[in-house]
Amino acid sequence: MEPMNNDPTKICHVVAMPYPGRGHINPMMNFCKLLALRKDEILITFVVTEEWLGFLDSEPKPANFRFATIPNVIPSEIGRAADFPGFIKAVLTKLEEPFERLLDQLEPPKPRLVIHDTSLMWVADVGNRRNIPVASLWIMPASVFTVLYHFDLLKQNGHFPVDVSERGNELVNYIPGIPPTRIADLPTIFYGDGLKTGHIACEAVSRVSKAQYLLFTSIYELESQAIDALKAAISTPIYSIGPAIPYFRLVENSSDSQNSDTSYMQWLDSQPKSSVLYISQGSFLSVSKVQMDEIIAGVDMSGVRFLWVARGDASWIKAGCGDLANKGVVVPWCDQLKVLCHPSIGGFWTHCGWNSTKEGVFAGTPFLTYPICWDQIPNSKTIVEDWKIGWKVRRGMGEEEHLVTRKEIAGIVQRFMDLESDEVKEMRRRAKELKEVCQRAVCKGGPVETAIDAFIHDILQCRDR
Ligand SMILES: O=c1ccn([C@@H]2O[C@H](COP(=O)(O)OP(=O)(O)O[C@H]3O[C@H](CO)[C@@H](O)[C@H](O)[C@H]3O)[C@@H](O)[C@H]2O)c(=O)[nH]1
Repeated sequence: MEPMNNDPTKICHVVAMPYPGRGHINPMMNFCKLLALRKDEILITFVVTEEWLGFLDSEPKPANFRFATIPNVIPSEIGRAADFPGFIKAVLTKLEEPFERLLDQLEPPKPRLVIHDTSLMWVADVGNRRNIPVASLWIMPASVFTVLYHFDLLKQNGHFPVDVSERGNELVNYIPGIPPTRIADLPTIFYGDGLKTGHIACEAVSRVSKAQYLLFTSIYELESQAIDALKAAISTPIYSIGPAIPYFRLVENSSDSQNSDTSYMQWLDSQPKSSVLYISQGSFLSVSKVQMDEIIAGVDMSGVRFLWVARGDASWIKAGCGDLANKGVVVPWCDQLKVLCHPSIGGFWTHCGWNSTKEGVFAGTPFLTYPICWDQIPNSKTIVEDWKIGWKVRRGMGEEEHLVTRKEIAGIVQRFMDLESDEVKEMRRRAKELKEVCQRAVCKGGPVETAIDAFIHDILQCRDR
């Protein structure tokens, strides 16, 4: 980091407005911290609701990164999944006015850039009205952006609207930069319940032309075809700013990673190499109670060691898995990337949120995929079919929708964690290869740093004009 700059005229004040959800706030916060660490003349004001500040207050942050709050004008984070369309409506209609009020009240210097989650379309309008340049940050894969961007092609090819239970196996092979993909592997916004909110995602993507910069939370090398195709189609400058996971914190903490500070890390320290399955179904939506009972019983029957992140379900899992003393630990929350990078972790059971996907790839962990909705379905397909570093537990939506039984789960978990199996060895070798791609991308002077520096250069130039 450069020496602290005390000249206020040199400060480039950046206001960041994330979508209020864990999977969205984390990557935007990680990116903003990287900006602040990279250039001390950048001052970040990161805007969250008062409720979210309570969740984030203890976050370590650079001196030139600060939080600002707006009132709790949207439904609480706790239980928001109960009415997802209602939550989205509130996020799109209730936040703009307090955000504008906050902008009016912010201490100088005047903001020079607003970074917003692409889904918060109204932020771009605020920036445009106030003549503040806008950077749109897309926090799902670039490939998902591409599919939404080319939504019209689905219509033209008779693939929207579609009954996925009948035509889920038909191939979509005409979207630039996207390998042939079954309809059932598209983001769920094109069918079923997803239709209630899908049009909003398509609209958000179509309005990206209002932004002066478009940022992908991707490693270019992992999504090069989709990103290149978008660069050819969109005139807004595009930057692949890397995985936006907290890898920079791993380096900071490397001295304490040996003497682990929490009981679950101590437990991991005492387990054999690659023997533990890390299980996390994400921060927000859950599977049905019946299915959850099968998962708990199946993991228990497998006899495999596990570290399980369970929000409300901890006592349920503990009861279902009997005596945990030797085989597992259940925690309400953990430092996920640090856990995934622990040598005792041998696999990652995930719902395939984009952040979890990138964290698992970065750590070189093979995956068992159990996607629930949205981009998680194509992410599962990418992990299993394109990268070949995982197996599907839940096969997908539409015609393959069925309860996965405890017996099936026990079998797949056992086979997946069998380090002697040739198939598993090959999958682990591939996972290690992709880990190296990621680590090369984020190393000093690598493509991620270069892309972030290019973005910083461009926003500072714009300021200087
Ligand atoms: O014990 C835990 C569990 C999770 N996490 C973190 O929480 C985040 C979870 O993000 P993600 O894996 O993307 O899951 P969701 O929160 O479910 O993400 C939502 O947002 C993502 C980005 O748009 C989408 O890809 C997902 O489909 C959507 O559900 C990650 O950074 C994890 O490291 C922890 O730190 N500790």
